[in-house]
Amino acid sequence: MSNGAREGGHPVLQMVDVGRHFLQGENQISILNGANFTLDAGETVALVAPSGTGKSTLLHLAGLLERPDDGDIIINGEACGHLPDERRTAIRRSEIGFVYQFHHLLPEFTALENIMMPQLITGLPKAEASERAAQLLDYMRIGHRAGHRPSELSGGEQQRVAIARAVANAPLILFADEPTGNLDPETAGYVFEALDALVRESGLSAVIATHNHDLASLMDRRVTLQDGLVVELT
Ligand SMILES: Nc1ncnc2c1ncn2[C@@H]1O[C@H](COP(=O)(O)OP(=O)(O)OP(=O)(O)O)[C@@H](O)[C@H]1O
Repeated sequence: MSNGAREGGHPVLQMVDVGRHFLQGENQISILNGANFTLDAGETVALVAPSGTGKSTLLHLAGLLERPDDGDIIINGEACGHLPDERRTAIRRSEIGFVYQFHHLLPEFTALENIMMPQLITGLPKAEASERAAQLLDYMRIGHRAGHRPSELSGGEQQRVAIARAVANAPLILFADEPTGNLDPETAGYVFEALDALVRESGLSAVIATHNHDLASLMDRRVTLQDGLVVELT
């Protein structure tokens, strides 16, 4: 599952003085306010913070799904905050994988096809995309479910397909927003462990938001959000 040319040590993500502010009624609330965060190549970080403090906001900014109001997001040395949409999309497709709390799989396609999709979008031939998708399904121990649609899969299986899809293009960074938040504790445990193993064997860097402290303890570092800042947990 190696993704080849990814070396350890240098920062793959830098959030520099990032601000994100929302209007709620008459008031402006600052969810992030001068937040700084660095993720090194090959490093895994758990983002553990109470509901509503801004975990999704941070992941959406870092994953180039939204733009910061202040500061910048630097992916592998390239400042992305003010890039045109097309360049941000290209970086997102090649460098970033995203897993959501609810799988967000395409309902009309099989597990295999869902994992092939991001590869086909980047121009990989169908046979290669299919082979990689099958390998990932085997790795996640659901090879026998390749031909099933999402509605025919259990919650744990759906999330394993979503994880496989997120890493299909061998991204530099994987972001996961409560990837096991919708699963019972036992299923959450094995899905999280499968995610952790895949990330480590691929040499990926990852930021994973979770409420679960046991699962967070599997990561290299833990951070939280406090008063609009990213704070290290000891
Ligand atoms: N587009 C928006 N407009 C206004 N307020 C927003 C917007 N997006 C997020 N917020 C607010 O920002 C705060 C943080 O939201 P966010 O979804 O990032 O929190 P979270 O920590 O991921 O929560 P949860 O664990 O419940 O998913 C919330 O109060 C939310 O209502």
